[in-house]
Amino acid sequence: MLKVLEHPLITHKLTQMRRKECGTKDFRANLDEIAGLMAYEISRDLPLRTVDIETPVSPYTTKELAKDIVLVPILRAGLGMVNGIANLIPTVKIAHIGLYRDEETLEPHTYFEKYPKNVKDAVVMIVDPMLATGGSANAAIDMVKKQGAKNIRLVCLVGAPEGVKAVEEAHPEVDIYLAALDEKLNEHGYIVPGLGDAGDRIFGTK
Ligand SMILES: O=P(O)(O)OC[C@H]1O[C@H](OP(=O)(O)OP(=O)(O)O)[C@H](O)[C@@H]1O
Ligand SMILES: O=c1cc[nH]c(=O)[nH]1
Ligand SMILES: [Mg+2]
Repeated sequence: MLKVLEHPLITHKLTQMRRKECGTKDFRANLDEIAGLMAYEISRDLPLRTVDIETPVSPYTTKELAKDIVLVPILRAGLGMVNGIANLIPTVKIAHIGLYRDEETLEPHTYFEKYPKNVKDAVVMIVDPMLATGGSANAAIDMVKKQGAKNIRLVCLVGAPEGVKAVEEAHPEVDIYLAALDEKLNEHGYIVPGLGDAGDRIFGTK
């Protein structure tokens, strides 16, 4: 399933990020805020369990989140989406997957992996602002599957049709959430219109 989360606030904030004159501080702030707005939709179908509690007034049978949620940012740029989502989902645990895309071949290379204990039974949310060729997302999905993850969703800010297709073909059961589906990739594998290199814009490395 592909879901593009359309909302006027998401559209407005993404437009600010796309502007080439948007500086590092505003870029980070807008990404953080959009991730928070996306958290509501990406958590809509999380499983609940019944619990008996006591309010100050009476006993009450109610519900709370039933499963651990593991957020998996793909380093570096995925880090920019962590706080916005984690602030809203109280039970979240955070894994890290370090990948960089070779600028010539566009192939992803792994340089770091660290997981909490319960990946197998958790709802796993892989986050990365950019879904371009889909190579990095597919590599990250393969990595969490090796940890036993079964319930996986991919949450990106901007996607290219090529990347969506690649993930749908390799991992048809993974739900994909985007804030925008852009037009295409250019000859360098960058999303058009996109927003440039997300990692460099978040961390000021160019
Ligand atoms: O869909 P793909 O073609 O794999 O491209 C997308 C990947 O490229 C970017 O990371 P990059 O390699 O620039 O690393 P960085 O986050 O450290 O900048 C981006 O954050 C994704 O991880
Ligand atoms: O447009 C793109 C493609 C890959 N990675 C980015 O950061 N931006
Ligand atoms: Mg980058």
